Amino acid sequence: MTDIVQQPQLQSWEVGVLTISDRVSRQQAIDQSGPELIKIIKEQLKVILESQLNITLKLSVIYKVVPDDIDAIRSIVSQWIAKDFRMIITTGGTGFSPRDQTPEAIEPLIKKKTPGIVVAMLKSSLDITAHAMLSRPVAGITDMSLIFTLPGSVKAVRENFITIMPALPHALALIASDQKASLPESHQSKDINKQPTSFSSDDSSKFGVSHTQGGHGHSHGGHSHGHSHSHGHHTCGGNKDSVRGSKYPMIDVDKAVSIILEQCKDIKTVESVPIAESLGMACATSVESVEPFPPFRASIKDGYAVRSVDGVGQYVVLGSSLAGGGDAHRLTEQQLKAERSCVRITTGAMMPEGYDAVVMVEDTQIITKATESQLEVINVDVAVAVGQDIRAVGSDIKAGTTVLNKGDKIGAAEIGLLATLGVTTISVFKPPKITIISTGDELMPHDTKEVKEGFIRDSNSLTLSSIVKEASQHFGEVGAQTVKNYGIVKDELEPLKEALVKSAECSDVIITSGGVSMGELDLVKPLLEKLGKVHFGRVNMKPGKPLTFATIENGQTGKKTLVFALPGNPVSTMVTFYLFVLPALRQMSGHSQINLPLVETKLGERVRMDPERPEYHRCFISWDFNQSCFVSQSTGSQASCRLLSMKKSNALLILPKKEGLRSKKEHL
Ligand SMILES: Nc1nc2c(c(=O)[nH]1)N[C@H]1C(S)=C(S)[C@@H](COP(=O)(O)OP(=O)(O)OC[C@H]3O[C@@H](n4cnc5c(N)ncnc54)[C@H](O)[C@@H]3O)O[C@H]1N2
Ligand code: MOO
Ligand SMILES: [Mg+2]
Repeated sequence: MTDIVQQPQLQSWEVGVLTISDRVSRQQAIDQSGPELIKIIKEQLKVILESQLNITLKLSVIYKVVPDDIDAIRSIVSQWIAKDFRMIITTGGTGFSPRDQTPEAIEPLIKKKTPGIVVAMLKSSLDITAHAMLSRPVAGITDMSLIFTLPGSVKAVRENFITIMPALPHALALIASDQKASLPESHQSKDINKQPTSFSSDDSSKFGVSHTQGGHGHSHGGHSHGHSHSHGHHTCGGNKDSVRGSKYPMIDVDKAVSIILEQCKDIKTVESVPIAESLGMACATSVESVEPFPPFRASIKDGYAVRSVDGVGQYVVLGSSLAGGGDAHRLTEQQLKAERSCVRITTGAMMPEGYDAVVMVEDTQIITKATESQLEVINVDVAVAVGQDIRAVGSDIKAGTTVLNKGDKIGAAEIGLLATLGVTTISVFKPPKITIISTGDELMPHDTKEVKEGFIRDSNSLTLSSIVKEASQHFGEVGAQTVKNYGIVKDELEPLKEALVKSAECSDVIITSGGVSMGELDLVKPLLEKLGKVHFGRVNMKPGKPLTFATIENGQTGKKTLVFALPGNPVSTMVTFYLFVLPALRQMSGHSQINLPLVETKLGERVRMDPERPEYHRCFISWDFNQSCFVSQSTGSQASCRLLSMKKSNALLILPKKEGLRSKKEHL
């Protein structure tokens, strides 16, 4: 049983700075670049490394100057590699002149190229000057060393190094923390199905330890100020340089959304459904009207069908044309031709041949009532124009009109239109099948009467199934068959694996909550790493930071399941659903409009901005008629466990991170 590493460790690193220059090596020039680089490393990089990797760093920088000579360069750099220098940085000799041969000297010593660093340097330099294209940087990894070349000028050295510095802690941690080395034997095998079927408590804590070493959130690096730095040697297994920072970079919300949408763009199920069951779904094809609507000339009013040319005066009423009834159809052409004849007509009824307008009943008077032998006579008091109060054939919908486009959401009106045109089934994008899984040893079913001490009721299951149904008006009617509640799963590998594997077989989307932060038993991330591909594991937002998105592909069938592993805090669960799951569900359901609407709003009161992350502050917005704008009211304390902050909330206020405010953690 290995001990779990408790405190940030003391580490000692060596970094090499090599100035490559004939003139400096012959003392014909003063080297400014090397010393500048050493200064930045000692004053800036060291601090970043310590805070991000939660370590105490004894950093020694070895500095050498050599001429522009390939052998001289190689002999120093090879020695430094052999001594496991963590970084080897050269300056000079990367230009176009004949003596510039640093790349040629270094390139053969590099085992793994790191083009990203080269691109980053070139891009940032090119943003400053086009001359940057005359630089030939190389970068790469050999054993424990990250090697890269900087230009000779001190300005370029500073610019290039500052550009790549933010990525260095993670880069150096990754080079040194070979995950496999820190995983106990039993977890080395690739295929999770060969894993031991049950983990003894000892196993799982060992698993927990390796996960912990790989997983501790460096974003809480600030906490280390509150801890005493222990200088004891490490007792844990795994390699000595295991770090406790999260291995998942924090990506921006927009980036996370685009990764998700990229993954779900080819997951669409098209089906033909009876139009009554298509509410909320998106059309998978466009729909044209075959016939015109109305199919006959129809009266818009209740009154009398007349020939407008007969104007005002007395008319004989020949019969009636009622909507769906009447006896006008029995009238002969001869009769209908009679001058000053008319037909009683109701709204929606068919206009008899030969009449070209409708007089409203209010504009007439009865002269003589109809008797056995005598037709009714009326007086038309108001003349009408040709076509008055008549809906011409196709005046609502011309034959051949595109009534619905692919991607249009089918709402009540659209269903009505389809019914009008006699369309009985419609091809739609079926909403994806969704399974919801709650994870956590502390959870009990929500209807548990007596909750044991230290336990809580599972609210996320119902919240999530309800939010899916509520949101289904945005992406399509979801019956019971499309939203399944798997229930509560313990924080144990096997049950979690079974829940994910079984759900992946029958769902397009799995939504889990809990178990994705930095706890020893937050096993969802490492499990998804084994079962599928984790596309990101942290998002720069509040709440919702540990949001994890993965895909599980079935090798045989090629079926791809999206897994949204939402944070367990009930508010984080809901907020991440709205911002990440809903757009995906809408895209998979074929909707062209997939994001929730963005509106500008005035703040109804002052709100605090978070010093670390952009915040999605729950609020209630309403239209202020005096100011003609939306005004937002906060729902109070925004703790991500406080579900009350979601009650009555109808909007998320997007608050940028407060620049300049030092994070509270640094004040520990
Ligand atoms: N050392 C660090 N700790 C934490 C970090 C971090 O960066 N470093 N992130 C914090 C943030 S931010 C969040 S959000 C939470 C998310 O943690 P998990 O996703 O692992 O969620 P759990 O730990 O399982 O639960 C969190 C919280 O929510 C309650 N919960 C969980 N499931 C349910 C449910 N179905 N119904 C109701 N309540 C639920 C659980 O009891 C916990 O109180 O991590 C922080 N930690
Ligand atoms: O990310 Mo969390 O801020 O607690 O949801
Ligand atoms: Mg947790």
